[in-house]
Amino acid sequence: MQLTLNEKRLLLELEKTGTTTPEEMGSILSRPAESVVQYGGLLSQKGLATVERNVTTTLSLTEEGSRYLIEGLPERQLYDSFGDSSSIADLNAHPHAKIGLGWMKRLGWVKIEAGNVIKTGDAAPSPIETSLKNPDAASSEVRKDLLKRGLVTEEESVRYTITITNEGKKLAAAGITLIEETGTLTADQISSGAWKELSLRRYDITKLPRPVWPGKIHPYQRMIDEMRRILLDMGFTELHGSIIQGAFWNFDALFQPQDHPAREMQDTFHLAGKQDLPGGWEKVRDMHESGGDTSSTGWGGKWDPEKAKATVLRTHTTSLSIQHLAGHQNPPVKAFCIGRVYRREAIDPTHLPEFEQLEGIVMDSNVNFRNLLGFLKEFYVRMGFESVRFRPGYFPYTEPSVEPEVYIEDLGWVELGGAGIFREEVTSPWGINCPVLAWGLGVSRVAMLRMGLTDLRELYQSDIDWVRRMPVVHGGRC
Ligand SMILES: N[C@@H](Cc1ccccc1)C(=O)O
Repeated sequence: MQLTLNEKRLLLELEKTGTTTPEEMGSILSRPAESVVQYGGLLSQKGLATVERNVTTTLSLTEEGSRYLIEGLPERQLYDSFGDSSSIADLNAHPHAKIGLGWMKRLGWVKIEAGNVIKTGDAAPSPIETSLKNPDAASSEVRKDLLKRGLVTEEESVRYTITITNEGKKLAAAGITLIEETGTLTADQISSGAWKELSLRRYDITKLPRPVWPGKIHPYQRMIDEMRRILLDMGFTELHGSIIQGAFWNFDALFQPQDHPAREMQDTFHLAGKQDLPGGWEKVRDMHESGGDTSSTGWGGKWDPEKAKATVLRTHTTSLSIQHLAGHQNPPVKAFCIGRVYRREAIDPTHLPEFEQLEGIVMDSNVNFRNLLGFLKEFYVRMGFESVRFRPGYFPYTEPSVEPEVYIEDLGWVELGGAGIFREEVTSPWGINCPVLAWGLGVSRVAMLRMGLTDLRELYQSDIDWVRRMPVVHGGRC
């Protein structure tokens, strides 16, 4: 049987004492107690010792608990502050009136009659009071009260005992020679050949080491970075913008009528501030009212500039796309934005009031619908979704409009966002004459699918074990 030097030393000591604790043995062997547990574990695998693990919980007083140990619990302080009886109104002046009165009643120290607190004459120390002196002796019920009142904290401690087995005794009695072992070779020992003379410590290479959890980027952030990388590789530039947007950019400039349901209170987070309209807003007004210089008839009716000055938390990143276009009327434009958007959704496993969108636009003189589908398909394939298809869709600002879907094993076709070609009503107020391909994709949806999550909330309030175990894989599936 092969034993390491440390196992041998532990076994020889155990032969003398029979049973030991890692702490005791640690000081004899000049090793940390933790290492002794490990050596004990190795001996037990070979049947030479047993390691027993005992978990005990100990209670210790919190700062508040220690204070009350000296000053008395609130109910005791309150009790001592008055004679045989007191009006509730007078007692209320005491700093501990609130908790104190409740407990005095519960313990039967006082009764309340006609607005007066009257002592019953029996105010023997309560179990909680006595337990403050020695919390570990408290019954499980009192323990619960102590914890609930924040008077104690619970601490788990693990204690090990290591005991030699008969087999171990036999081996020790047969004699064990202690030879210094080398665990790590130096460069000198290797080049001089001295290693040949050394007694090398054996390693069991089939044993997995204890896992280490180094700091790493959150899986969701990593996926967002991957999307950003893909779009930069495809020649797009990135846009950034405020999460607070004027209704003008979020809705009006996108030809969403002012009475559109999406603008109602229940769908959008409306803010108190107002935002001035940008230069050129009159063209947007004309477009809504009559279709401006185009063949469109617009929505008709009166367009209210005050409504457009309202501010909202952006409901989609399309508000940034149109703003960018308004300042860049000449082709080519190829831009994207990954950002958080806000909607008044009831929270459930697939809906949150804030989530991320990936927005993209391509403006050029000869781009067309087939190019749009090609861009989207290419993006999803690079994200690891092989099967992509498109369903007709509707958005007030695009024509034609589609909803891209990807195929997921066990789920079928899953819709992942919207896309289309901006309508003339959207582009012409800014003097844009070429087609603009546009899309807005749900990023958190993609993340859920890729990471196999069933609840969106897991992306934002991650379970630490899940975060630790998520592998770091570049360019492929997480
Ligand atoms: N803004 C749309 C997506 C979209 C963007 C651009 C063009 C068409 C659709 C949404 O939030 O769902």
